[in-house]
Amino acid sequence: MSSIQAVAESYKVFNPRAYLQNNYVPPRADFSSEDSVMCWKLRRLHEACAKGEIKGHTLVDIGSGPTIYQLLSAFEHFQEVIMTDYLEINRQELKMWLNNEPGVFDWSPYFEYVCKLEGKGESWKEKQKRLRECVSRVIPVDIHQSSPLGREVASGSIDCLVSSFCLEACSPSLVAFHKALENVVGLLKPQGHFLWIGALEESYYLAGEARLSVLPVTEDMVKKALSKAKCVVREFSTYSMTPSMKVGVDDVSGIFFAWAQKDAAK
Ligand SMILES: C[S@@+](CC[C@H](N)C(=O)[O-])C[C@H]1O[C@@H](n2cnc3c(N)ncnc32)[C@H](O)[C@@H]1O
Ligand SMILES: O=S(=O)(c1ccc2c(c1)CN[C@@H](CF)C2)N1CCSCC1
Repeated sequence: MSSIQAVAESYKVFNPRAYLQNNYVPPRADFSSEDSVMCWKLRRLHEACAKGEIKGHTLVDIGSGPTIYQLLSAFEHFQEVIMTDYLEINRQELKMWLNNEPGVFDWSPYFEYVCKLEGKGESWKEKQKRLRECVSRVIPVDIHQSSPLGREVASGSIDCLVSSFCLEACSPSLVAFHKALENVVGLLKPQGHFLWIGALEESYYLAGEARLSVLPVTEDMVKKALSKAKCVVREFSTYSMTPSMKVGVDDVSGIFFAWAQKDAAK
């Protein structure tokens, strides 16, 4: 079995509900303080999108998992959003949320916070309705394939990518991480935008019965990977976890936010 096959094997017991509970339910997902990591992530995404440069027709979220928070600012600037994940169980979770089925995860605190940041006085329910209308497809993705979305989405056709906690969480080596980034960036048009959130120096995380290995990456490793993938870094910032945030579901040390732009075609 190859190391990439071993990663795929480890994801077979990934539990979306346990993953959501570990990372996205208050109080660990804290909105009571502007200094919390969740507010920091959503503010970074809001501020990058508020500059007005990140816009176009199609936005693709790479490795969505069972979450939608990563799209709450960017989706407003695109006509079509495509969500993706490697696991059918995560794609099903997303489709249930998009269809507003009973028992789906409550993302309202996230919508409320982003509406507050946007300051338009819009109700969070209106924004939620628009996101549900904007997502056209939820499709399979494998970042270790040269065409990560297969025939569904052609290389070089996408205006903007979003990805959060995916590449480092399913790359068994730095070589695989670099190749996965090149595969993903290959989906972008020249000068297309990449909004990337990831874990710093994390080696594992839990999702129910699953214990997933993570490639521990540093800020410098991420920046070098972006440069190797011919992306220009527009913004790069990091957030350091406090000891109280380490509760055993992972060993993450910090979070990075990168806004990068693919080189113009040579
Ligand atoms: C830590 S979760 C990130 C979920 C979500 N984006 C977030 O911000 O919480 C990592 C995701 O990567 C997905 N994944 C695993 N192997 C993958 C692969 N080969 N290609 C793309 N995604 C993969 C998993 O199914 C999982 O949803
Ligand atoms: O937003 S987070 O920084 C976050 C959110 C998601 C994840 C991690 C961290 C780290 N492990 C990742 C596994 F890939 C998933 N956060 C961590 C502190 S409590 C609220 C959630």
